[in-house]
Amino acid sequence: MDCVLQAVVWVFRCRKPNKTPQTPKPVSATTTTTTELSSITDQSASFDPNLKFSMTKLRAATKDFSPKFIIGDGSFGTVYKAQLSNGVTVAIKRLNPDAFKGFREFWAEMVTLGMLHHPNIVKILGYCMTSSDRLLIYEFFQKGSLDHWLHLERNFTFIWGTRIQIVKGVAKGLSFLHSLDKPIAHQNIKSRNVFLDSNFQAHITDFGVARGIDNSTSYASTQSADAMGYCYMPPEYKEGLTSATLEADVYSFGILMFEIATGKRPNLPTFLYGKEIGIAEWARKMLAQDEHMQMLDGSMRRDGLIEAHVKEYFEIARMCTSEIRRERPTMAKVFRLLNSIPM
Ligand SMILES: Nc1ncnc2c1ncn2[C@@H]1O[C@H](COP(=O)(O)OP(=O)(O)OP(=O)(O)O)[C@@H](O)[C@H]1O
Repeated sequence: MDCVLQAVVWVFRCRKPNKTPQTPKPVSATTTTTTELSSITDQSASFDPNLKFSMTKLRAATKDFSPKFIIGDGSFGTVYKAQLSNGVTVAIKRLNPDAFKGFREFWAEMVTLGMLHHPNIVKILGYCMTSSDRLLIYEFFQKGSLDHWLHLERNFTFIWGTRIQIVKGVAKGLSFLHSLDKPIAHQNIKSRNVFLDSNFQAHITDFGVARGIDNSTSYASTQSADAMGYCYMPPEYKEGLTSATLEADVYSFGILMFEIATGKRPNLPTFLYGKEIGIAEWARKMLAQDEHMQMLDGSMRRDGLIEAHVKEYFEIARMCTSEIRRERPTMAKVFRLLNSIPM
């Protein structure tokens, strides 16, 4: 059976309601060619037994993909908000049909996310494919991305407790991915890939470059470091490592922890004594001088904040961003350590 057919059979198996998957088995999206993917036409499936999708229904819900319904743009497609006829609101990612990367990521996202069920991982509800269109349908998050709330929302700042809640949610989701029988490296942890629900609970999204990790070697043979934001990328990738590893996710998570507590954008330069440095180096230097309280987001309220908790938080982030890959803690350990910090 060729790999495309295998994948389709597998995806349809996964559609059985209430079936809890044992181990995700993402098919090799990297070896599936554009031509193979283009040859799959007119299919749709729902991963939720209560929802049915078809291209006709989704076209109707978005008034034929009218720009009025666009809520965002990503590197491989446009995202629409739509209300289905049963009242459920969904986000529809419509892939750019010209982009090879789009086809590959469509496949990877569908097979990986379609079988993961965890409260801190975005739910994919289904997909639709025709000869000219590829659509992925997700649960809709009213609050959108963490990046938006940290950096773009004027007159808003998270309190410490909410920051801790978000960090714990991401840690729990990542720890789940890493502890599967065949662990999954997300490969693109960043604030844009964390969505927030109405209670500010975190949900990890964007599995387009996620990879299954071979337990015997502890890495996958391919990765897409180019998709990972440079500032979230561990030093070993910058030095040329080309394997996907769980430790790379831990590093990106550590950068995300710094971003959440400091409110600094990791992609913008940080200055220390007039010198421009990256956020990880800045944090290491500040922590070495015991300046953890000065690192906190200046716009955050300080009442009730306990210094020991702040110190512990930054210590965990520092361990995650160790330059030495093997010295980084596992996500399971990170989650345990974070649990000693109250929200
Ligand atoms: N499920 C969703 N609920 C609410 N908003 C969403 C949802 N999915 C996407 N969006 C919106 O669409 C935007 C684009 O999402 P998308 O995942 O395509 O790209 P991205 O992750 O922001 O960028 P890139 O793909 O380049 O990493 C998001 O920033 C968000 O504002």
